[in-house]
Amino acid sequence: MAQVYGRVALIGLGLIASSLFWAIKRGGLAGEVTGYARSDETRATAREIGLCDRVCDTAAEAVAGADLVVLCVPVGVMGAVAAEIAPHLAPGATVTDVGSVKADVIAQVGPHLPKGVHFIPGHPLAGTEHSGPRSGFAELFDNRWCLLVPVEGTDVEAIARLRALWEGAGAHVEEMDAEHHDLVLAVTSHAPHLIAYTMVGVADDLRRVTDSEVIKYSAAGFRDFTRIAASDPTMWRDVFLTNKDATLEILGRFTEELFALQRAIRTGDGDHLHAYFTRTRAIRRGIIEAGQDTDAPNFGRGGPKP
Ligand SMILES: NC(=O)C1=CN([C@@H]2O[C@H](COP(=O)(O)OP(=O)(O)OC[C@H]3O[C@@H](n4cnc5c(N)ncnc54)[C@H](O)[C@@H]3O)[C@@H](O)[C@H]2O)C=CC1
Ligand SMILES: O=C(O)C(=O)Cc1ccc(O)cc1
Repeated sequence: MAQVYGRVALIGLGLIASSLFWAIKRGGLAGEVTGYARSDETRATAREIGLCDRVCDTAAEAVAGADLVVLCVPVGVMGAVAAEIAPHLAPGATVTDVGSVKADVIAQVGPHLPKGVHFIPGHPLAGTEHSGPRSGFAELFDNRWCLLVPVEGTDVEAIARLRALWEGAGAHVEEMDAEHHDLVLAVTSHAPHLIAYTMVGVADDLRRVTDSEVIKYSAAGFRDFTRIAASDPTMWRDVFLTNKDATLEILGRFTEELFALQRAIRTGDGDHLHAYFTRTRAIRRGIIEAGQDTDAPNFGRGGPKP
């Protein structure tokens, strides 16, 4: 695959940055990849495992001369990192991020960036419950969505180049505005994570059960909850604090529906429960029939367009 950028700088060397690095190497998508992480320990690990062509001791050094800078830090510190790198960015460079929340990140980062630098926020919809520099792998973005959230008036060539990088890394790219992104992600990712955290917390409160039966006999549902609830606490704290309005809106609706189902169980209203579950089953089947199940074997490979 052809090189897309001469030099790429990755700031924050965790799951997403390390996966992107390995995907860039797999595809030959950049001439050189520099990296910077705040902690000595992370930088030492990165050097040990060959993560990045050059690991730098400062963010300034990492971004100097970079054509693309990718902010891969928790969403709560995007603004502080942008302020740190801003004076050292090359004119004409593109700055992007991989944060799970977009409107708040745009508000944090945008004001720090000098004129002549293209800011194109992004979000790969791919991850795991693992974090840190050792957790990445080249295939993470294969057949997954990556959403780009360019602000109005952004240079179209800069967008096309960033799109080519993500496509080279295996992703399907789509553009979306920030508010819509944050609402969609509140429904599909942020609220579900909070529900998983809560469910695992509830099971833990019933300690007599967790110690033995819950783990031993847990079927897929609870196992998935425990996997999701093992995700990085800093990352998820920041997600909820920065996508507050959309998450609260969805959780409000969730609570109302949950109360209605609770009432149906208490009053023995089987028709209500059956009708509800029939509706939700049709949604899942609709996703599969529309070819939108990214786990399906033919997703993005000549099947229905993702
Ligand atoms: N984990 C996931 O499944 C996904 C995460 N994201 C987003 O990607 C971003 C990174 O997440 P992960 O790679 O999972 O996190 P991670 O916890 O694996 O890595 C974050 C890295 O940022 C570094 N860091 C933290 N504060 C810093 C600072 N002030 N300056 C420099 N480095 C700093 C940490 O030391 C660590 O190396 C987050 O914004 C997250 O919302 C997006 C998609 C999926
Ligand atoms: O591991 C999982 O199930 C995920 O949901 C991964 C994930 C986490 C955060 C994102 O912003 C995007 C994807």
